Amino acid sequence: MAARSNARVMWRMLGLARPLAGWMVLAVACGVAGFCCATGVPVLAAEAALAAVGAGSLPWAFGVTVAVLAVMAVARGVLHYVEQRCNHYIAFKLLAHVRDLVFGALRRLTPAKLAGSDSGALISTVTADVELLEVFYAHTISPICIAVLMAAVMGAFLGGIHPALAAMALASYALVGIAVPVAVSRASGGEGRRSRDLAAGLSGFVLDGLRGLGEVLQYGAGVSRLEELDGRSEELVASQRKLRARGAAGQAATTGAIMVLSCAQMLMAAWLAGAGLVTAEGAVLATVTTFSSFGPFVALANLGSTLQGTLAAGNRVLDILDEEPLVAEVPGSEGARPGFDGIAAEDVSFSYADGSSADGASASGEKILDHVSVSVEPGQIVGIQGKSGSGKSTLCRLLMRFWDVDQGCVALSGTDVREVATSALRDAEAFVEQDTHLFHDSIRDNLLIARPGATDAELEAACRAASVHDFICSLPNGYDTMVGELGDTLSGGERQRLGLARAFLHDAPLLLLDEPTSNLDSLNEAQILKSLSDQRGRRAVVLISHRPSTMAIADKTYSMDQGRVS
Ligand SMILES: Nc1ncnc2c1ncn2[C@@H]1O[C@H](COP(=O)(O)OP(=O)(O)OP(=O)(O)O)[C@@H](O)[C@H]1O
Repeated sequence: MAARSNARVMWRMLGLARPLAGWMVLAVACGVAGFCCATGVPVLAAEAALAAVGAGSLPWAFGVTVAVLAVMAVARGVLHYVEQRCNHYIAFKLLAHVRDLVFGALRRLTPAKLAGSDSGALISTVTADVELLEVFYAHTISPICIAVLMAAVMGAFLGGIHPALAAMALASYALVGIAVPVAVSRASGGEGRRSRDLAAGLSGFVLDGLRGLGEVLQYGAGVSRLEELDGRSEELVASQRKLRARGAAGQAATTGAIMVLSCAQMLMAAWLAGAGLVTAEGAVLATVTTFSSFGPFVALANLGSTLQGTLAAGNRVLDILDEEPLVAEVPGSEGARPGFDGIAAEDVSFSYADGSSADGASASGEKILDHVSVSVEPGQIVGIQGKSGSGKSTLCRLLMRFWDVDQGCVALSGTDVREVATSALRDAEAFVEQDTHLFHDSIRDNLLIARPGATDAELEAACRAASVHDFICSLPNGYDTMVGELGDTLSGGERQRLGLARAFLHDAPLLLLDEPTSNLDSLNEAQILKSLSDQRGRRAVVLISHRPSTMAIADKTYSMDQGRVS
């Protein structure tokens, strides 16, 4: 995580809220007016009581004072409501904006980012951390502004009675609104972070267990995993209990401090009145004002326990927004598909450097490809074979420009892919990786993602070529069957064929197929190889496979061994 001071994080977060500054001013204005009413009611009531016993005077008739009191009491409620509405409007607008920014950043950073990061932590940043920012936008900014303005209003009012009363009140506000929350925040900061890490670890452990349920059952690891689950949840509960105890101690300290400080103000007012420096009426009003004016500073004090967590969440979100992509997107107009005149890797060397692997294993910069040269002519079927781990899939990822080469160049139709508009590159190539991801959507929509405007006839032709049309027709709702309903019932081969149909539908001039037949029986394999052969001359294909029967259709074959090609 990048090191940013808390002030810097707050400043950056505030910067995001600039377009909603008008709403923020309205929220703060309503908050200040609301607290003025809240303090004004007891002060005016005290004034009226003093006037009634002849110890003070009222600017209006008694009846008018009662009416003003009623209006202020109602206004307090209305103003508080408007303030909260504004704050939540700002917060939810901004959350949508921040989510948009985060997804935009992820789009720029992928696929290298997703291959190289802990996806559990990433999901928690995209969801929980962004949610936490609601606290910042709805319950942090305006309370701070309101507290500062209320301190000025109260200071001016009490200063009008006697400067010493104003000084005492301002010092009390600073103690309640700044010193107490900072102390609570310091005390709970480490535990807050620990608690969040424990919660993230626990959900990761549960998810991992669910995904690997088959293995857990098969190897009888259920009891030990349950024991670990118990241990982790007990640790989390203990940490949360500690946090709550600290929060409660903070609240008790705040309430206690308010009582002591208000009493001190009362004693000072009494002393000033005794010394003839203020009137008895002034002393009473100053005391009532002080007792009833701590609301905005209590709101500030309540931030103490959440502020560290909110700022840490903001920091993680900013980390994603600030991260430089490993592969910079090349802008360019979408739509027109450029001609395809072959693709070539020329003397390419590559390593997954910069700690881009999930476990940081490749941070050592181990060379995966070492001066590799391959070329694919239009319409040609090129086979790539080699031992597991020799770099075949990596080569395809470089042809797709998921990563940039360290040395040499990948050229599409003679142009370095680093200069080809990313959208044009994606249009020119279709890549079927070893695992096909199917979205929780209908089979039709899962396929149309490759070409949204495709007709039913084109869809069917692609599925026939991938030898999956008959299977789809046998499903209860044919092409409209939901993949989610099928759950895990789709076999590896069926998923693989759907992935191929998607790529055929994309109709790119270059197809990169990573082990496209590994899960297929010989009948389906033969059908797909026939489809690929039929397209020979119309579409170039890079075919990675360990199967001699699949490699037999290649026009030329490269062999990879330890990052070198022959
Ligand atoms: N995202 C990544 N970060 C770091 N290292 C990686 C990454 N992806 C692959 N590797 C490493 O690069 C090497 C080559 O992997 P690659 O998947 O290209 O091999 P392959 O020849 O396609 O293997 P297989 O036939 O088993 O699919 C392996 O040692 C692998 O661990």
